[in-house]
Amino acid sequence: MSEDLPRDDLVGGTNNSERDGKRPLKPQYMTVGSGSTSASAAALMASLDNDGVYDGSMSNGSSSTGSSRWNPRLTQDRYTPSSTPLGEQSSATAESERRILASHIHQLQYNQNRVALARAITGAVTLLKDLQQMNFTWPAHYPSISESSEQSRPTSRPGLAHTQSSIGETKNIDSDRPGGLRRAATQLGEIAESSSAAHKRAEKAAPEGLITSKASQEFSILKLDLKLQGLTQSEIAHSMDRKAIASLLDGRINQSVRHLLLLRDRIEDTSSKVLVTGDLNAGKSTFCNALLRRKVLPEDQQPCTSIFCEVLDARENGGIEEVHAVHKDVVYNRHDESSYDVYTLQDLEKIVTDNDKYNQCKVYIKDARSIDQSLLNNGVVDISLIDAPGLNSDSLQTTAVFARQEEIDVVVFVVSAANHFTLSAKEFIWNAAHEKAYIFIVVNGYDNIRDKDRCQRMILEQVANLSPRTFKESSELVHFVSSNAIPTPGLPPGGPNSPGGPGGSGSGAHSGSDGPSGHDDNENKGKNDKGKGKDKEKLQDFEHLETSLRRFVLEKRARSKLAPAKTYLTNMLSDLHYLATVNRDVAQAELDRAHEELNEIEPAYEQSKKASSEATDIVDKMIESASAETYRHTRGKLTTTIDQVAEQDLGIEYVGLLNAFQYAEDIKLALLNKISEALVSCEEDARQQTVQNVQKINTISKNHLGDEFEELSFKSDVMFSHKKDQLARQVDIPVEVWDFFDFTSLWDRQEKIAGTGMALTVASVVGGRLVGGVGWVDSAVGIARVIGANNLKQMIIPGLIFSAFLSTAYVVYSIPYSLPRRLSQRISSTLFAIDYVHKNSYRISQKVSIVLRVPANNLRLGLRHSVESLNTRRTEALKVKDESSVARKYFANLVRESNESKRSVEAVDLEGAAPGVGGAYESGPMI
Ligand SMILES: Nc1nc2c(ncn2[C@@H]2O[C@H](COP(=O)(O)OP(=O)(O)OP(=O)(O)O)[C@@H](O)[C@H]2O)c(=O)[nH]1
Repeated sequence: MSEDLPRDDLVGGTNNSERDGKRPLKPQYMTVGSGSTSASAAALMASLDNDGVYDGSMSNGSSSTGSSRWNPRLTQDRYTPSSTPLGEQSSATAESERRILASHIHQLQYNQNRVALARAITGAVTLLKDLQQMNFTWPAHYPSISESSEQSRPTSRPGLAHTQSSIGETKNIDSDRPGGLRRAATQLGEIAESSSAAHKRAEKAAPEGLITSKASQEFSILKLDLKLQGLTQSEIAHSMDRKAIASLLDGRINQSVRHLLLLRDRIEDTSSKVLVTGDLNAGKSTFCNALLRRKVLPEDQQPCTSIFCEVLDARENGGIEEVHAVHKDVVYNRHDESSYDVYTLQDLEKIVTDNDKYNQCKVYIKDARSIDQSLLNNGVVDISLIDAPGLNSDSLQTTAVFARQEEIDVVVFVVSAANHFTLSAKEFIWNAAHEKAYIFIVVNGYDNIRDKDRCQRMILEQVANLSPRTFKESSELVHFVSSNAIPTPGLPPGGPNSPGGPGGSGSGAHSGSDGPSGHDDNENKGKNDKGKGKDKEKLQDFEHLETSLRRFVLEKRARSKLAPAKTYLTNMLSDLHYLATVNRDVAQAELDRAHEELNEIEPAYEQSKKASSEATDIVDKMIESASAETYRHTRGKLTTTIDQVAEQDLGIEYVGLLNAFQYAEDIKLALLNKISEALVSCEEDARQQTVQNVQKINTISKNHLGDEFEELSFKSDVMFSHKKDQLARQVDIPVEVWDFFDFTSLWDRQEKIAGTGMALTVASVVGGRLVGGVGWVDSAVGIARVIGANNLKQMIIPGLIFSAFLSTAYVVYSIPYSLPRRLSQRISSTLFAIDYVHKNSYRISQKVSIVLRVPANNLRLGLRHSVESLNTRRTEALKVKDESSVARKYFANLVRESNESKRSVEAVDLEGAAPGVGGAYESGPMI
């Protein structure tokens, strides 16, 4: 089909094929009648009407007046005849059909692209929201920009266009926009380094995630505004923690989602808005009126337009001409009268020039010109014309003009031929050019210029600097006109709907009731032929402008409306793809690191656990055995000492019976001292043993803990402390008389010598013999037999007295031998009664155990700490492993999905012309 139809201007009213004498191939359907619209064309139009494509846009005014909404059926393929028999139709009818058909195809193509982009936007929003979720659980790494990019950032016009359109954002992004290719891996703050040094550092930093060697690539949409005075981006990125950057990214994602949704709304809005802007008094209102061929908007030499006036086709308002002045801070809804006040067209001047109640108004007017000529009533799409306040009227209004950029499809910039581009004009075009590669420039007031060639040259030079693409197509996009030379009939005094009102003037220069100039038409009346010729020239220039503008608006609508979405999506998906690639790699690196770390930690952890329990066991056993050994040793030594203490040389001299008691006391103390000494000696042994064991534990600790080991100070001398007379106080046994008589030992001796237990009996019989010693008893028995019984009876009493004397003498004599034994026995039984040996053995062994537990506990704590720290590292590594594994999968998917999505967006061809629709600027990309 596209090959069948010539690529000429089919909408703008100029049939190049005819002009060239070639006959275009006709579609294969019959056309009947010779009216302005053929029946088949009408049928086609009707079907299109049903589809809602040309909703409210047809010339017969019978179409629906509702807002144009997208109908899914539009994208369905349907039969379109490839050629049409010529029949007997007039060339005018054929031309009309061809135009309509071309429009139809154009519209279909437009709708296909629009649906593809809307779907891509929905997909991109889902991707962004998923990324937001992931960014929440796994803070995304953000590659910071390279130094070279900062350095090379252009101070002039950026190379990469973007479509972030709110004013604040526009400015930020503009100033941050990268200039071109950057040297990879050269980070901020490293400008003085050699590139290899910089590269090494960047590579080293890469695993940390914030800076990667791929940082040469730039973000355009998801760029974070990391700016702090005196700090480079890289420094800021390093100084901020990953979570802070992730939260900045989260904010940026939110902005992007919002912008994408706005773009979707915009592409789904089938109408097109044309913003007419320019400097104060440049003739914007006059130009709009000239386009409408009606003096609708107020013109004045004084600055007059203070609010936005949107001129729409009255069919969108039920065919009624009126003004809806929209209340400030209210969203306009035609069906909600509380959102606006209704005025007549005559009131417009008052509303526009002086008001603080409204900031925009909707002007519904009828345009009765044919669809070939009218811009509003063009037969293809609903167009509205927005007359904006002068850019330099005040800063607030300029901001407002910027803010409206998002809903604008085409910008017509009116510049005064006399004043050229002012600063505010340049600033506006500069910024608008990011989103709209082409700007339609109207150089107005050309009639005022004497040296027209010079004016053209100068203006075009400025355009070349401001918008090179527009300059390239300047024959189509830059027009030198005199808007006031176009006849614009004034409003009828009786109101907009009264007879003699709008319409009917056509395109003739002098057909309007007001003459060629809307203001002082009388001045022009009666001018000579030369003057008339000039007016005709002006009109032709203006008609040429109109043709170009129609073409620009209608044919390039696809670009102007869809290109921002396509550009934004492409940039956003590129950013997403880049971010996903970086994060996939970072996640992979983290995963590898976690694996490596786990491979290292796991055996160390197990080893540490084993070593810890082994060392603890060894030390516990050591303490147990040291304690037991101490107990055994102490008990043995004390028992022996107590048992044998009487046998020792106590060093106390016996000085006689008179001092026997003192002697006994001294002996007692000496005995106790000996026992105490033995105890102290046991303690000393225990101390020595403890010192050795502490050293052993410290050696084990050092071996296990290495540098972590902190030796505790150990003061062995404070282990045991006693009061000297402690035992004497404990064993308080008073010396008794019986302590001096050691009957037990006497008895023992007798038994030893005579082998009988009758020692005392013998002593009583032969008392005298006792003096001589125990051996004498036997002799005495023998003597008794010799002497006879009677003699013995007489000797008994004196004998007994003598024996007693001898016994006493013997006892007194044996005190130094018997007293220590007797006292030691008593001490021993007292000590036994108080469980002295066990208690002290236990005390000393416990002390050993307690003292040894201090370094043992130190070792245990150190081991536990080292096991725990390994375990913490292990748990952390496991967590990182799990999280980065999930992140890697997610980002790998995102890499794929963003790439696929980007490719499908790139495949949306906004450049190619629809079949049969020619255009002047097909060659270059839109943005
Ligand atoms: N000589 C000449 N005068 C013009 C032309 N176009 C507009 N004017 C005059 O310039 C003055 C300003 O025109 P407007 O259309 O009100 O200008 P504007 O840009 O809409 O003004 P504001 O909305 O207030 O910024 C009026 O007196 C117009 O008659 C032109 O092409 N040639």
